[in-house]
Amino acid sequence: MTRQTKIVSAAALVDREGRILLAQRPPGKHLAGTWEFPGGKLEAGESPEQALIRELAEELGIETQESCLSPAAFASHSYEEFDLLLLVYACRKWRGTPEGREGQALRWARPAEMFRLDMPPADKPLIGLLDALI
Ligand SMILES: Nc1nc2c([nH]c(=O)n2[C@H]2C[C@H](O)[C@@H](COP(=O)(O)OP(=O)(O)OP(=O)(O)O)O2)c(=O)[nH]1
Repeated sequence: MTRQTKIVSAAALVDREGRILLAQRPPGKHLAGTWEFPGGKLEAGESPEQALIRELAEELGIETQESCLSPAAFASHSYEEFDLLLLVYACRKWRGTPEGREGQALRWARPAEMFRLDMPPADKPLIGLLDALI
C-alpha cells in the first residue's frame, strides 16, 4: 500500500508579548497530550489558508483572513501511520479571544519554553525557527 501524505496547516498565533499559542491534543487522539500549533488537515478542494481559517474558527472560535497569514515555516515528518507535511503560518491579527472549543487546553509560550514542553516530533525542528518570527 502506498503511504499517505497528510497536509496540515497550522498557525503560530503571536500575541503582543511575542508569545505563541499552543493547544494540547485531547486524550484518545494521535499524539494525545502533546502541545501543538492549532490547525488541521486540508479538506478536499481547500487551500492551506482556507483550511487554516476554518480550523481556527472551529477549534478556537477566532476569525482571521488570508491577508493576516504569513507563510513562516514547514516541517516534514514520517510518523508510523503516515507522512506529514506541516505548513506553519504566522498570524498576529485575529478577531475574538481564543478558547478551546473542543475541550483542549491552551497556553501561550515563548519559543524558549517550548523546548521543555512535550510537542509532536514533527514540531521539534520548528522551535528554533520561531525566534526569528516573533
Ligand atoms: N494541528 C497540528 N497538527 C499537528 C502538529 N504537529 C503534528 O505532528 N500534527 C499532526 C497531528 C495529527 O496527526 C495531524 C493533524 O491532524 P488533525 O488535527 O486534522 O486531525 P486529528 O488527528 O486531530 O483528528 P482527526 O480529524 O483525524 O480525527 O498532524 C501541529 O503542530 N499542529
